[in-house]
Amino acid sequence: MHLNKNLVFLGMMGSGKSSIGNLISKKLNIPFIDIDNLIVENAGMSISEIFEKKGEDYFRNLEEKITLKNLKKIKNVVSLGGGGFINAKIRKEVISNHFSFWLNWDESTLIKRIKNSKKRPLAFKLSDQEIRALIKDRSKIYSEAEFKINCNKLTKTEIVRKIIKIYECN
Ligand SMILES: Nc1ncnc2c1ncn2[C@@H]1O[C@H](COP(=O)(O)OP(=O)(O)OP(=O)(O)O)[C@@H](O)[C@H]1O
Ligand SMILES: O=C(O)C1=C[C@@H](O)[C@@H](O)[C@H](O)C1
Ligand SMILES: [Mg+2]
Repeated sequence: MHLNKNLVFLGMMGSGKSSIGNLISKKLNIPFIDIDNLIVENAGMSISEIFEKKGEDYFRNLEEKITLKNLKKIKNVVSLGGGGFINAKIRKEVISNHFSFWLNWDESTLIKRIKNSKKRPLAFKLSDQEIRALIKDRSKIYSEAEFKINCNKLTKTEIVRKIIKIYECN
């Protein structure tokens, strides 16, 4: 039964949480919440500016507060920030009360996407090798999600189809 659970998307920067979350929300006609966007709205500055001016700890505290608050809503599509599920409180809430989908990709695809973007302050200062290590460490935690979606070589439409099928069977 779907009851009132949220559909929560998690995974590395560039894994498609925002774009796939948005498409799923339209397809299922369920409201969409992008935590990164709410953080930007709340802080009145971009994520890069928050990291630069206030520091990562400030960002993580705000991320925890905004994420836990929004997970209280019912039946929404929620795209976490890339580090959201690494937070133990957020992870416990997501695993206990919601459907969770890890968008999993080969590291080479993720590195290409992360490198091409200026809006990901965490990745600015990391070498390819450090990003690889981050992906490896985080993947152990992301794997606690209820559903792992292997996205390699799939189009967005195919990924959306896969997710809807899982949702409809659960
Ligand atoms: N299946 C796909 N095939 C090709 N490109 C994709 C696919 N899914 C996502 N992308 C592209 O990858 C990029 C990153 O996607 P998106 O911004 O949705 O990721 P994200 O997980 O929300 O990242 P962040 O954590 O930084 O917010 C976008 O340019 C998006 O169009
Ligand atoms: O992976 C991360 O730690 C991050 C991912 C983005 O979604 C943003 O939440 C921010 O850039 C940090
Ligand atoms: Mg995003």
